[in-house]
Formats: sequence, C-alpha cells, structure tokens
Amino acid sequence: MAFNTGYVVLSIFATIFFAFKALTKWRPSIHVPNPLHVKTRLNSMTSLLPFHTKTVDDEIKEITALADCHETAARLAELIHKDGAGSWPPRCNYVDSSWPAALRPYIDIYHEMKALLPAAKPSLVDEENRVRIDYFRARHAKLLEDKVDLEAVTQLLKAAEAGRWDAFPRDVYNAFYCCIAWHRHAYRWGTIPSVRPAQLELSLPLPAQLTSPWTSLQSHFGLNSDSGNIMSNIVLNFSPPGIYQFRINTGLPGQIQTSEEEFSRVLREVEGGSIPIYSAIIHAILAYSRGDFVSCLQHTKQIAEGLRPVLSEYYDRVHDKTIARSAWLSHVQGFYAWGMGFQDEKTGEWVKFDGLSGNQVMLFQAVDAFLGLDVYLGEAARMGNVPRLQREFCEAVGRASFRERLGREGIEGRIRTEMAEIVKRLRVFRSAHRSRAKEYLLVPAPERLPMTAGKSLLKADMEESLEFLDAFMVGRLQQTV
Ligand code: HEM
Repeated sequence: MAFNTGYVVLSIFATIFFAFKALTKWRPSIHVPNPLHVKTRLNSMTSLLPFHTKTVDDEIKEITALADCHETAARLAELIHKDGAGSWPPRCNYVDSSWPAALRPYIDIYHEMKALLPAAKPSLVDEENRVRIDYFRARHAKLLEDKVDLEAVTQLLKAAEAGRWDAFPRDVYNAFYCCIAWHRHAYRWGTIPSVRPAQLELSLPLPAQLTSPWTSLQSHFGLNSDSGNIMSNIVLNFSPPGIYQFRINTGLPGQIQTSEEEFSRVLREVEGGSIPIYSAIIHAILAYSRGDFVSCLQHTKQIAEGLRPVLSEYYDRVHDKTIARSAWLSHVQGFYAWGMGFQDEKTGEWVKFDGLSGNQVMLFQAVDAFLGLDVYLGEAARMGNVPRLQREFCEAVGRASFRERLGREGIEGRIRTEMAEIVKRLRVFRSAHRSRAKEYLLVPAPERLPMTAGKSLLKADMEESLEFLDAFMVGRLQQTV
C-alpha cells in the first residue's frame, strides 16, 4: 500500500474516530437495516456524502481518489479511465460526425450489409446456405476493399497506440472496437442463424480491413482471441443514453429483434450497474487492511445488498417473455459464437477460439475473487476474452481477499456472516442460471449442429452436450461455498 496524502487524510479521520470512540461510550451501530441508506460511511474520504445519493460519477471520483491507497483502487481507476473512457459502463461515441473520416466507411458498410445478414427462417439445405454465405462474404469484402482506406485507418490506430487520444478519442475507439467486432462476426457467419457449413469451417481468412485493425485493438485491450468478447460485442454496443447500436437481426419480426436487444441489455446493465459493488469491495479491503472491522462489515454488507438490484437485471429479463426462447438460440447466440482457429506454425497445434459467454462478465470474476474462490475461466479463455485491465483488477482483488484470515467471533464473525450472504446470493444466481440456460439451449435448431457461443461445437446430440455444459455450471455451484 502506498503512503501518500490520501492515506494520511484517511489515517487522521481514523485516529479522530477511534479517539472519539475511546473517550465516549458511543459505539457505531452495526445493526444497519439497509446499508444502502446509511447516512454516512465511516472512514472513507467522501464519507460525508450520503450513500444513497451517490451517482456513478461520485463513485468514480471516490475510486480515483483512493488510487494511491491500494492497488485494487488503482487498477479499477485505470480500467475506468482507460477502457471505460472515464466512465462505467464504458463510454462509446456513436455520433458519425465525431468519428475520424477514415473510420466512417465501416459504419456505412454496416448499414449496407445489415439487412443481408439475417434470415427469418434458415434453409436446411447445406448447398443453399453455402451460396448465401459466399454471397454475403463476397459483397462484404468488396465493400471493405472499395471504401476503406486501410493506410489511413492504420495511421489512426498507430496514433492511439502512441497515446495520442486527441486524434482518436477513447470513446470513439471503444465504439470502433464494437463496430469491427460486428463486422468480423457478420463475416464469420455470412448468414444468421449460423448454419452447418459455416460451423464446419476450421479457419477462415478475413479481409485485411477486418484483421489489421483487430490485431491493433486486441493488443490495446490485452487480448489474443480472433473472436469478439462480452465487452467488444455487447457492453460497448450502446450509446450513452442506452441506445442499442449494431444489430444482428435487422428487418426481422419484432420479437426476434427485441430478444436480441434485451439479451444485450441484461449483460450491459449487470456490468454497468456493478460500480457500487466494486467500490464496496475496495472499501471493504481498505477497511480490513487498516484494522477497521466495523467499516469493513458495513462495506461487505453493501456488496451483498448491491448484488440484489444487479442480479435482478438477470432474474427479471432472462425469461421467455422478454428474451423469447424461440429466438435466442438461433438468432442471437449463433452470431456471438466463433468456433474457428488456426494451426500454430511453431508447435503445429490447432489453436481454436470460442466466442462470447456470460462467464466473461467482470462482476462475477470480481466477487468470486473477493470471496477467495478459484478463478472460473481457464488461462486461455481469460487471455482471449477478458481485457487485461479487468484481469488485473480481479487479480488485485484476489490477492487482497481476507476471508480466510477472518476470525470466527465478534465483528470478524459478523463479516464472515455477510460473506456467507454474498455466497448465498451467488449460489441462487448459479442455480437459477443453470435451469434457465438449459431451457434456452434445448430449443430445436435444425439448421445447425449443437454449439454454444462460449464453448463452440459440442457433441452431436444436444442432450449429451447439455451434460457437458451442465458439468461447468454444477462444478461452479459446488465451488461457491
Ligand atoms: C439465456 C442465455 C444464457 C445461456 C443459455 C447461458 C449458458 C451458459 C452456459 C452453458 C454456461 C457454462 C459454460 C460456460 O462457461 O460458457 C454459462 C456460464 C456462465 N454464464 Fe451464462 N448463459 C446465458 C446468459 C447469461 C447471462 C445474461 C449472464 C450474466 C448476466 C450469464 C453469466 C454466466 C456466468 C457468470 C457463467 C460462468 C459460470 C458461473 O459463474 O456460474 N449467462 N452460461
């Protein structure tokens, strides 16, 4: 922990507080009925701000002010400042006129291609689907070749790599990342629903206008997958007032379109609404490290309480009425898969990339780390799909996890109880998710082979595949203790 002005101020507050406590009979109440309505938070630099009036901006200012006090705050502040373009969920700028001219053709081409991608009812004849995919890809490639000045795009990306964010503002950079991710997934599938001939492709050369920017963007975010991820394709796919941008199912019936949009919205709201939880994690860790267990208890309670509204986004929307089961598997999930790779020239091994999965959402990784649980994702999946600054934040939280060191009695015992409450909420989510996921995955999709976006092609039969998928979910449920 760095020693600095912020920390000195905190220490002075702490000393005054404990001196007051020692000189008087007064003890802070730890029977707080609802920590989200605590009027003042003890021992925090902005403790005079009522918690319930805090805006995301207040939270971010507070996290930034704590950056010198603990590496968890430093990592989160860096994540928000850089990848978030100063906010969370990250800011994205979709105003065409503020995009540098060299990038605008990508938006124009999206508008030209978007209606060609989806099919209301996919053909079950492989040859017909092959023709459709080839036509889409040929037209897409031609437009990219004709309209994109790759040299100018490269110069802009180089400016960003050199830190010249005046030439390529971060909020535009984020929007561009999402735009390229859309183009790549559209090109990868050529038609949505994803169909067998595309699923059976092991690798696919993509046009240079989609590979060269992607390499640069992925390197910037510290990722190595050919596929997009939850940030690139979903969380960033909204303009600041929450307007959904790049669509998969343009022109298809309303229910398909709203199912697609609502699915994205759940993931965006879960991640976007998690700042108070991240902030409480940092405060709990800070309080524990300075031995202030009363404050640590309050902040741990806030994590448990904070999970309720955030997870409600999932409970309230991931059901047939909002995200139609008849639409999701074929029209939504297929687009987010990747399931291809390349042969490594050195080792001769086949490297394959899966696509998007809710397992990439940072909230779950951060809370698991706070509880001291093992990391869910394997190394390759993390390096491919979880941006570096998110990995670093969660790793810092994991290093600071103090659950194992807590005593069993007194306030420490009560912190343990609050942690058990967090575990309980995660377990409820995980078992609900297990049964809801099955309902979505069991819908027939005769145009394709069994596949999830997050785990690519599965066993030939969906029942068998479900057993394989269920093993991940049951395993995680059992580890959540
Ligand atoms: C209906 C849509 C969904 C289906 C069918 C589904 C399916 C699955 C499956 C099969 C797994 C286990 C394999 C893997 O790790 O990829 C999984 C994991 C996971 N999913 Fe989903 N998912 C859906 C939506 C979501 C949403 C909206 C969220 C978050 C808000 C989410 C969060 C997670 C998490 C955190 C994991 C990792 C395991 C765990 O922590 O329990 N999923 N999902």
